Amino acid sequence: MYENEKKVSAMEALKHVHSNMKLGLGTGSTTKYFLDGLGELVKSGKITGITGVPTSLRTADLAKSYGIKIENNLEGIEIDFDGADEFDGSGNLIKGGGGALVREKIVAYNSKEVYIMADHSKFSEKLHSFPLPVEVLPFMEDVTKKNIEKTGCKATFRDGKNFKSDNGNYILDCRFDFTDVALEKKIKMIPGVVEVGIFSGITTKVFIGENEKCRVMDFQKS
Ligand SMILES: O=C[C@H](O)[C@H](O)[C@H](O)COP(=O)(O)O
Repeated sequence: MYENEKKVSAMEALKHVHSNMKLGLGTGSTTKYFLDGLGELVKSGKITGITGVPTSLRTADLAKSYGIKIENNLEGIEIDFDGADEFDGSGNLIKGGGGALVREKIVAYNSKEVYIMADHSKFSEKLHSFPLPVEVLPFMEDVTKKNIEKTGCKATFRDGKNFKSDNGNYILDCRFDFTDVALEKKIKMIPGVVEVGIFSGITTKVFIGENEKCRVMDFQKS
């Protein structure tokens, strides 16, 4: 869906990359357009000296296939480039549709700038349409699920517990009527919860594909 808009947003974001930068590399289909574009620039020698910190095993593999140097070291990341499942007008995000939320949040938190690329359909006035992904430890996970549901949602194990993240954990998709960003801290307090897919106060730009054009929203990292 909206593949061209994903590509348009990724190509606009890519304009901010120049030689010798250290980048956070997100996960997902929109980020793949970014990585494909970056890969072409690296392969052709138009951009050199890029180091990437990947947010998933599949992103690491893709980046390596393009000859991009990979490093698991968070120091000095200038810009993290990633996608989102939903975003609002304040730059708050829901992430984790691909199950990479833990590593994505670590990399985003430790990057100077966080640039999000998305097609226009991901925008909501209030976060509500995408079920909130929550990563939980595979230990007494049914109890963790019940405790999360007490915060006001219906939770489902992704793919009936057949899906495991790169960290070997389960993902619960939690359907709230409205995903208040205050839920991030509330859910994170529940024992067994590894990470919550609410990214708040972390985004510095959102590149939004709108037909053939890209609109950019700017925010301050808090
Ligand atoms: O875990 C996956 C990530 O949070 C993705 O960035 C998010 O799901 C958006 O992916 P896509 O660009 O494929 O819609």
